[in-house]
Amino acid sequence: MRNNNKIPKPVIRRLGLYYRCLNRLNEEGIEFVASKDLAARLGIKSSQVRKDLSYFGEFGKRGVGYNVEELMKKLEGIIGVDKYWNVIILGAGNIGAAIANYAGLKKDKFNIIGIFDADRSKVGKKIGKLTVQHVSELKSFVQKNIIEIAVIAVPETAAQMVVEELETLNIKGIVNFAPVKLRTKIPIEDVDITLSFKSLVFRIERSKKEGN
Ligand SMILES: NC(=O)c1ccc[n+]([C@@H]2O[C@H](COP(=O)([O-])OP(=O)(O)OC[C@H]3O[C@@H](n4cnc5c(N)ncnc54)[C@H](O)[C@@H]3O)[C@@H](O)[C@H]2O)c1
Repeated sequence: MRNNNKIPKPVIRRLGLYYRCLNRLNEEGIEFVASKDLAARLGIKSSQVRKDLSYFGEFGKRGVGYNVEELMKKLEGIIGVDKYWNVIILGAGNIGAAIANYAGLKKDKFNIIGIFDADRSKVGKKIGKLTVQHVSELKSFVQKNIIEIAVIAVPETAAQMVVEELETLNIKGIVNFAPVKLRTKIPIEDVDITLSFKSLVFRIERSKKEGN
């Protein structure tokens, strides 16, 4: 198995897709899957699937394909979802509330255990099972709980300040919804919805030019 640091980011992203797809197959009671079927479900080439998985050793058997449950377990270990991750959310607005209410995260072992806001009028409100806490409670909450991941769902103007606070609290990774490039040493994943729209528009325009 190669060093995980050398694995390209797109491969890591696809591992999450493989994992989700394998979960579905497992729920459907399917025991084995060929790389071409996995690829077809995800709309990618089967050579890509084989290449991606080869980063982590030999998984499949010629003619039989991959054992769904076995591959799922191995991917769990590689992606890091073989354990529960505690997550906090900064910003209890539209996005913060939507993330807190999203049951899919819990299913994938991302446990949202706290949501914080700077607006005192939101403090004490219930979002799902969580109660909004004031940001001044953040430090003591992080000290009392093992929290590795934070979601930034605050306005763009507040995001850099929030990330700096998260650095002091030793948070290990961030999912950032604010549409701004944040300066931080913490691994950060930006979720940029407008970027998806722009890239879609680019593809629509290109296919129009190609006459499809
Ligand atoms: N709503 C969307 O569809 C959408 C889509 C893509 C990206 N975004 C981005 O996500 C972020 C959140 O969007 P939203 O629609 O949820 O905004 P929102 O205004 O509904 O919520 C933001 C919340 O952050 C709180 N806040 C402000 N400063 C804070 C701080 N220092 N610490 C903690 N909380 C603080 C505010 O009180 C507010 O409750 C924004 O940066 C926005 O640009 C939103």
